[in-house]
Amino acid sequence: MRKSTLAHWQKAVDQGLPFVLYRKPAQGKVRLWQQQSVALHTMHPESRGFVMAPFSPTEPSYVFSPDVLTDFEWPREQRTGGYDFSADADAVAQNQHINLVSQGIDAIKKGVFEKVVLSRKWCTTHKKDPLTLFTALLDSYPQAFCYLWYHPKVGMWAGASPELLLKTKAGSLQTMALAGTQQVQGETDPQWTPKEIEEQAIVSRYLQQRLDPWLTEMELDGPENVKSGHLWHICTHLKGQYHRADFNRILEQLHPTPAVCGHPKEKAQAFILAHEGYDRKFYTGFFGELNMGEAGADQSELYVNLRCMELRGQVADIYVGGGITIDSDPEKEWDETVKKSRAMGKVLQ
Ligand SMILES: C=C(O[C@H]1C=CC=C(C(=O)O)[C@@H]1O)C(=O)O
Repeated sequence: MRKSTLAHWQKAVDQGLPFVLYRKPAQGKVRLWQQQSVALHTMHPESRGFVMAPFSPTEPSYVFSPDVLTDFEWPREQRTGGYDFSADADAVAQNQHINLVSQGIDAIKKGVFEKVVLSRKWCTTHKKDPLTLFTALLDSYPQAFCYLWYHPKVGMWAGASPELLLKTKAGSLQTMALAGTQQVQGETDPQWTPKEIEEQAIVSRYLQQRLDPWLTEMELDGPENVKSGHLWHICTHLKGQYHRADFNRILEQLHPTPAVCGHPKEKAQAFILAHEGYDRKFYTGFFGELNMGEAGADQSELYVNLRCMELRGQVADIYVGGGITIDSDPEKEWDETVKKSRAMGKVLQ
């Protein structure tokens, strides 16, 4: 069954037209979404389709129109073998990241912001074709939103995001505050440090504050431990009732959250754009279904673009980052990005 499905997907890839393949968290179904022209539609307030939005507020967000949607059953196969922690140990990249994190901590100490999320790009080569890579993501990350996205004028991206940005349906809204990272160690539960607890609490408080004017019946669930591949995170779920007319303003309030940018947002974002020294492109942007209910009715499901890579032929740019607070240790922050990059690198082997 997997063989005939893969043959179908391969035809879509070979057509060279825009497409996205994706599976929502904990589902057994993969959707193939094809656009029948190479038109590049930018997002506007009434857009309906599959959106791909960048981190930078000055870059365009693209929307695929839902020309052809096909759903496929994709039974899960357990992936064997552990994670290979042998690559991505570049001393130059390590020094650069440690310097960047140290600058971030200095800015926090000076009171410029409370938290900033700093990242880097690991450029590696591989021999996998995009579909084999996508199926490795599906099998390795059953609880994540796994995708393979392509537009001939923009490029190809793949990833497995653990983080919901915004889910709306019939007047109800859900989001999550996700932060803090530890590697899974056998069956033991993670023990969080005060730094990690505070790092996640900043995200949770921010979401509550930003959503408070727009939501009624706000409910919080958590914090709880959630697993994504071989990593643990801390997560608080938030939900409430909202007015459909406020959707775009709420999205503006949330993105980018302190889980991927910092707090206060504007100061952290300015620091990132000035100091990271590379273009995040779609990493820490968001993607997913926008206004997909009947006749464009209220039904959206958007995820933060984390644990992702840009595929440029046999080259993969893997994007990784971590939340910096006053208690951060630059060496440990480097190690965290290495753990994240190797988890992604594993699916390329
Ligand atoms: C920015 C990333 O993760 C965010 C989401 C979860 C945990 C994070 C952390 O522990 O720092 C980050 O806030 C990334 O994986 O590139």
